[in-house]
Amino acid sequence: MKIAVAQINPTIGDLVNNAKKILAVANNAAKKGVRLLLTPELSLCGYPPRDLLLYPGFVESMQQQLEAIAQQLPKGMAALVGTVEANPSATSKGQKPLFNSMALLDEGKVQHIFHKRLLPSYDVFDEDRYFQSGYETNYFALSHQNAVASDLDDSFSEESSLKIGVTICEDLWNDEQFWGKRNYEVNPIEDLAYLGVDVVVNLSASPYSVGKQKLREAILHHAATKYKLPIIYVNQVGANDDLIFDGNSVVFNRQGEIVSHAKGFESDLVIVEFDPIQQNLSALTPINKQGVILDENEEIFAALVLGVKDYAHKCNFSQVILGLSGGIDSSLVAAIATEAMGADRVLGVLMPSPYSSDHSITDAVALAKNLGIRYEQFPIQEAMSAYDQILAPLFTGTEFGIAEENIQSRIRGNLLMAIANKFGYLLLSTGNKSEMAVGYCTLYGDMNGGLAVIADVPKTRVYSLCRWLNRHQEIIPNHAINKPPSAELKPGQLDQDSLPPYEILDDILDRLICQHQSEPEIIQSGHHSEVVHQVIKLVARAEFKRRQAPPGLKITDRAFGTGWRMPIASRWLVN
Ligand SMILES: Nc1ncnc2c1ncn2[C@@H]1O[C@H](COP(=O)(O)OP(=O)(O)OC[C@H]2O[C@@H]([n+]3cccc(C(=O)O)c3)[C@H](O)[C@@H]2O)[C@@H](O)[C@H]1O
Ligand SMILES: Nc1ncnc2c1ncn2[C@@H]1O[C@H](COP(=O)(O)OP(=O)(O)OP(=O)(O)O)[C@@H](O)[C@H]1O
Ligand SMILES: NC(=O)CC[C@H](N)C(=O)O
Repeated sequence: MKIAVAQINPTIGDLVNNAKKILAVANNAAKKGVRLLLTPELSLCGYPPRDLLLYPGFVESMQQQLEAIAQQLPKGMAALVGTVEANPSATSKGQKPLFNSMALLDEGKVQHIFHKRLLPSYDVFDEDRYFQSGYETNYFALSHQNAVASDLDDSFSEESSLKIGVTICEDLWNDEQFWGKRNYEVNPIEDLAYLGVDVVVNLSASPYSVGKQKLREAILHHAATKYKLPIIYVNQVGANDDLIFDGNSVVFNRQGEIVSHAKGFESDLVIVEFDPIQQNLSALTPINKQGVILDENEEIFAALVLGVKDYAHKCNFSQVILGLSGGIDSSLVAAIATEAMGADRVLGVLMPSPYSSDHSITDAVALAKNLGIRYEQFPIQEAMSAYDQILAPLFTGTEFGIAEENIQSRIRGNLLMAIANKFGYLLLSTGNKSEMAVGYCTLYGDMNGGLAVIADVPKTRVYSLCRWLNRHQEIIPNHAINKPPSAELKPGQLDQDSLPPYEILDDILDRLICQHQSEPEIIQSGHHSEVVHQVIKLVARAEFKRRQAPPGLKITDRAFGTGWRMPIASRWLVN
């Protein structure tokens, strides 16, 4: 029996077109004789649909689209399609209104609805807000003719049918042996193994972070070998706002070996076959090497490219704009944007001030030429003088300081938004994670933008990405990489005058933000106490800026985005 993994890229809430995507893949798979099509978690509405789920009309439309898919599936093909189902007990028992579900479609109808059992509500996930946990072990028997779900005792005895256990994403993430603790009361895979299914499918929407695929494959390998069960893991691909879904769907046989691997960061269709004699899965398509990305920089770059591409596409932008300072942050963002949009759809704007170095222009021009993107130059001195004159009645007699310095950044941010607004471009902001953490950025200045492309990329990683980009030829001008970083807001200014060296800063930030270490713990790891105290203070104080920042693409386990919920007016991290 042939089973297809439909690694699709849905747009959140675009039910009609998502349904069309599912049917298009189904028709493709039908040509290869596929009996069962597997789609990712919530494939009909895309993951995460967030508060769209609060609209009853949204849930009703999903029901209609689901039935339409069931009717239009190619003859002889069954499918598992991710959807939601209303919880009939919701009002009476104070339960959550919906189930996160998988619909089994066969013979023109919705045959059965399975409910996700383990609901993640940590980091970026918020499933307890909408969903009730499913109570039942999810499985069905699929014969060459039809699918029979639930109460399967009779069909399970039929030799010719394949017994398939259904799990939805988090359902797989609770093995006591693997984690060294129990994350939830139940273990859906264990329940399925106990029932004697032939194959387990895991239909996921698992967002990307560095190293996540290795973790997923370790979990899958553990489950396959522990229960001697083949597992088909289907992941969503595509970016939705801050979250990037990398695909990388993968199929394990019962020996825990990978038999098939879908592409990373692209839609894909993979077909496997279950052999009833061997009781095992094998691949019809060879293992796709594109799915096996080894280099972390290559992986992060691909993720960010997909993040920009899908954000622009799904928000209907065909062109992007950014300020080019000749520094590495804007250079890296320009390189990502060029790969995502195509060189002719990226506009770089150079806006030198009297404090700008000559190399800020020469490096920015060299970058634009290397990338083949269009660039414009608008010196900002006149605008600065105009600001000075207007503000003179209030500012005269005061000392020149940060407010005056920041005017340059605010003029640039305004000009960029004016151009973006005039031509319908998307403004990309260029702040990195280290700067966003300590507030080394100007609100309503360089923080302006629609998408913060590298907001989750620490500065040390910005360097390694630039060096990786230059591995074959110079794309980011080497001078930009080698010069000391500077905001160039006053003569001779260097980042390192205000901040510790980035290697030190990034280590402290990682301990504080990702590992939740306390001030004494960070000091104990070898950092200077004054530096640690200063950094923590800066991080706490900059919360107001981050709350107003554009959405940033997530690539680490803990990003300043939907998974970071810090109070602004607070006293705990520092007094
Ligand atoms: N809790 C709070 N809630 C709401 N608003 C709050 C606030 N705390 C301060 N504010 C307001 O925000 C202002 C301070 O923020 P803001 O105006 O952004 O400016 P500020 O943080 O004072 O200065 C920006 C810093 O970033 C550096 N910079 C700027 C641009 C680019 C780069 C770079 O290298 O990329 C670095 C620059 O050299 C300077 O050190 C306060 O004066 C106050 O008006
Ligand atoms: N002279 C300039 N011309 C155009 N844009 C600028 C200029 N200076 C700053 N910007 C914009 O503001 C952002 C923040 O710039 P700044 O140079 O202050 O900090 P940075 O973090 O060192 O960034 P970069 O490495 O890109 O220089 C830049 O990435 C760029 O988009
Ligand atoms: N959608 C989900 O259930 C995702 C949760 C899961 N632990 C993951 O990140 O892969």
